[in-house]
Amino acid sequence: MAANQNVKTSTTSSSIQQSQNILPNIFIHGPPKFSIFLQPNPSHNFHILNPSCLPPLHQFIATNPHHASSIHAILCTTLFPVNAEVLDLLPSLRLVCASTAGINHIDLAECKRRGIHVTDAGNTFSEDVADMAVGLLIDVSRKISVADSFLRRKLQHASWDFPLGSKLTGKKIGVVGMGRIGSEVATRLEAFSCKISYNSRNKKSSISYPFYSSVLELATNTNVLILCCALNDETRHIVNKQVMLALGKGGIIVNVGRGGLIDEKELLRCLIEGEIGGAGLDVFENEPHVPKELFSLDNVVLSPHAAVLTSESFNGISKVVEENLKAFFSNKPLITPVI
Ligand SMILES: O=CC(=O)O
Repeated sequence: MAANQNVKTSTTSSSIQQSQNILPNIFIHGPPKFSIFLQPNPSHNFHILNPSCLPPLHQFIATNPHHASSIHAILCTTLFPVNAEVLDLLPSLRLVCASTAGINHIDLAECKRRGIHVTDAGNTFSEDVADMAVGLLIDVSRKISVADSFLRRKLQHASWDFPLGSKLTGKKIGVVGMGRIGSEVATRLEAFSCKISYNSRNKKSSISYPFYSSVLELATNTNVLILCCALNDETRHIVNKQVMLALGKGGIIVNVGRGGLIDEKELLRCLIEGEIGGAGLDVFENEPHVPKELFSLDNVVLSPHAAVLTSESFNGISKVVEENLKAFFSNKPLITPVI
């Protein structure tokens, strides 16, 4: 790893804070509140260019062109792509630090080709995401959100009018992606006497649950699919019409991975026509867009990509980001390297 610690000079009168030191520059590439993950600190061996003002990167470079070659690392998040076009703006970039576990917004092949290192969130969010997956499953099965809105709307206790849910205990669960999050989900559902099986790129010798080499087979043999895998060319629309039909009318899909894992148009059709029983969705195919047809379905529980939104996860990722940057600019091994 060759951390670039070139001395740089800054002559702009831009409103963006100028760097007047010899530390490598970091650009925070994300939405307005994203800077909470990386606040300036005198112990840092790097300098944050835009700690409180997060202009879009292309706009920042357009108004501060001399900074194009002063940025040595970026902190990025989902919905803020790091593709060839972005990398072209930053000829001195050495490190892309993702604040997420899913890194489908980063063009890894292009980073590799340019010798740029990439880090992710590692294991930071696995427990929270697994908790959310189980929460969504319980909610869909036992209609907790529907019950809540039923009671609030009717303002009376009238449980005989309420539709029956479906028992979770003992269900056959298919986990898609038996990585860090998938195994946390499985551990939790064992406490409900669920029978776990899984699909993954490869069968894992350390895992004793039954393995299915295709998601279609997994769906055929289970009541519930929980999607915990990464989104890439191999997994895009891994849950298609055939898989949903195989899961069947009582089947439930929970997605805490990425929206693109499911053919969302088919999912909508299957939910509306009762081809599957229900869905718990934390992610959507074209975020931040959420298909409005979902809002009127009471066999669906929706969450705005919020599985990682806990104070513990936020503290955890701040630490991981900071440690990766510190390590990189001290020529030490990265904490959560991807490439
Ligand atoms: O979605 C959140 C993540 O990938 O960390």
